[in-house]
Amino acid sequence: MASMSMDIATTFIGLAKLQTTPRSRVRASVFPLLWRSKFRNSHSLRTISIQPRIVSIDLSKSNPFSRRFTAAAATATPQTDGSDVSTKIPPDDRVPATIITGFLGSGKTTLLNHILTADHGKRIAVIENEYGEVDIDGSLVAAKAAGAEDIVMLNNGCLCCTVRGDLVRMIAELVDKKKGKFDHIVIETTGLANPAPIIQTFYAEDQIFNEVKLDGVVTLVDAKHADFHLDDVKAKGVVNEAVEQIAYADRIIVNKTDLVGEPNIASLIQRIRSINRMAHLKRTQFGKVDLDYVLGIGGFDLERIESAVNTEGSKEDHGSHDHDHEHEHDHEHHHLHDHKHVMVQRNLNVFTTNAEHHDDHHSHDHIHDPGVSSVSIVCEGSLDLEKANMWLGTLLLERSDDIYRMKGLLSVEGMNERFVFQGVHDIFQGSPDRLWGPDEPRTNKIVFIGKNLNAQELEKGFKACLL
Ligand SMILES: Nc1nc2c(ncn2[C@@H]2O[C@H](COP(=O)(O)OP(=O)(O)OP(=O)(O)O)[C@@H](O)[C@H]2O)c(=O)[nH]1
Repeated sequence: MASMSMDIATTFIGLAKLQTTPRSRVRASVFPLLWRSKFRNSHSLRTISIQPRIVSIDLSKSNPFSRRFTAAAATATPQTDGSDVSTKIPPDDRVPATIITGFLGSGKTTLLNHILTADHGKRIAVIENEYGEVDIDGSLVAAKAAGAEDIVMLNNGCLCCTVRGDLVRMIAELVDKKKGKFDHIVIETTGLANPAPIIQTFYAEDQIFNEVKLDGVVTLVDAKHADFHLDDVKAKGVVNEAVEQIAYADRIIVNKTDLVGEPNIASLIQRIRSINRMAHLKRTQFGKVDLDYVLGIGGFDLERIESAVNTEGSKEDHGSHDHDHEHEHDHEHHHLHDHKHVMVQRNLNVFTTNAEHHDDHHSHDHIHDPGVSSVSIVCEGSLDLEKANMWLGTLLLERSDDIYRMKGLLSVEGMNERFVFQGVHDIFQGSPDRLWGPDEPRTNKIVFIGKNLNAQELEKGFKACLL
C-alpha cells in the first residue's frame, strides 16, 4: 500500500478533495482509484479495471491488465493519509494514434488511402489489421510510396482479440526503432473488430501509454449496408460490432452516400445519433474528408472533452439542429427539459422498432441485442465528493461492461476548477481544468454511451450527489 499513496492521484470519483490552493494538489480518496503514471510524458490519470470485492491495489504487478482497484462500496471511505499528489500536467509529446474502424467494406482502406496520399506533411506509420489476408492491397502500397513511413500488417487474427499482444509489440517496436521518423500512427482494424479492447490497450499497456496517446476513433459507416448490420440480431452476450464501432467513435463518417437516396441517409444518421450523439458526423463518398477531421482530433484528450461535452450540452439546451458541418443533415431536435434545470436525454433504443415489428408478426425466441444508446445529464449545482465517489464507483462496479463511453465536465464542491473526465468502460481519466469563471454557472454535464442505460436511474443517482 505504500506505493499506493505515492502513485495514486485522484479525480472525480477518486475523489479529489482539492486543496484551496494551489490548484495542483488534490487529496486522494478511495475508489475507483486513479493513479498517475510515473512516467515523464504522462498526460492523464488512469484507472485500472474494476474487480468487485478486491479491496487492495497492487501496482507492483508486471502485467498491467492485472491491476485492479478497490471497488467494494463498503471500502469507500475517504483517504486522508497524506496521499496528496501533484496533478500538474506536463507537456504531452507522445505520438498520436488514430484508430480507423467500421464494418466490413465500409471504406476504411479507402479513407486510409486518402489520408496517406493527401498533402498534410505528416509522416504516418500505418498498422493494418486484416483477417487472413497476406498482403496489403495495391492502392495501399501505392500510398506507401507516397509517404507513409511504415506500413505493418497484422493478418493473423483480429486486433481486438487474438493479436492485441502483437499490436503492443508492434507499436513498441515502431517507437523503439523509428521514434522521430513519424508523426502519427494510424491503425486500421478489421471490419469485425470491437474497438473497446483496442482502445483499452492504449491505457492499460505502459509500453504504449508512455509513448503513444490515443488521438481518436474514426468510424466509417456504409450508407447502403449499415442498417442491415445494425439490425443484426446476435445471440445473447454477443456484441453487435457495427453498433459498438459507432458507439466508440469520436468521428463518424457516413460513407458511400452515392449509393443511396437522401431519405435513407437521413434515417441512418438519425439511427447513428441514437447510438452516439457525442461524435462529430460527416457524410461523404470514397472517404473524402478533410484530414483535420480525422487526424489530430484529440478525441481522448481531456482538454478537448470539455468542448465535446459542451457541444452536447448546448444541443440539449437549445434544441438546436445537429449540424456538425455544412453537409450534415441530421435534423434532430432535443427539447427534453425539466423544470429543475436537470436534463436527461435518453435516446431510443436502436432495436426497439425491429423487436416490436418482429413480435407483431410472429413469436420467436431470439433475444434482441438490447441496443446501445446515449444519456446526457446537464444540471447546475455542486457535487458532494463522497456521494459522487460512492455513486459512480458503484455504477462502474456494477455496470462498467455496459458503459462504453463517458465524458463529463463537473462542478465539485470546494473545487475552484472545473473537473473534466472521460472513460471507456472502467478506464477513466480525469483532472481539474480551468477555473470556473466568476459569473459562470457551475453546470455539470455528463454523457454516457452504452447498453441498457436507464436515463431516469442515472439522473436520480447523479442528482442525489448534488449538495
Ligand atoms: N460507391 C462507392 N464505393 C466506395 C466508396 N468508398 C469505398 N468504396 C468501395 O467499397 C469497397 C470497399 O472499400 P474498402 O475501403 O476496401 O473498405 P474496407 O472497410 O477497408 O473493407 P474491409 O477491409 O473488407 O473491411 C471498395 O471497392 C471501395 O472502392 C464510396 O463512397 N462509394
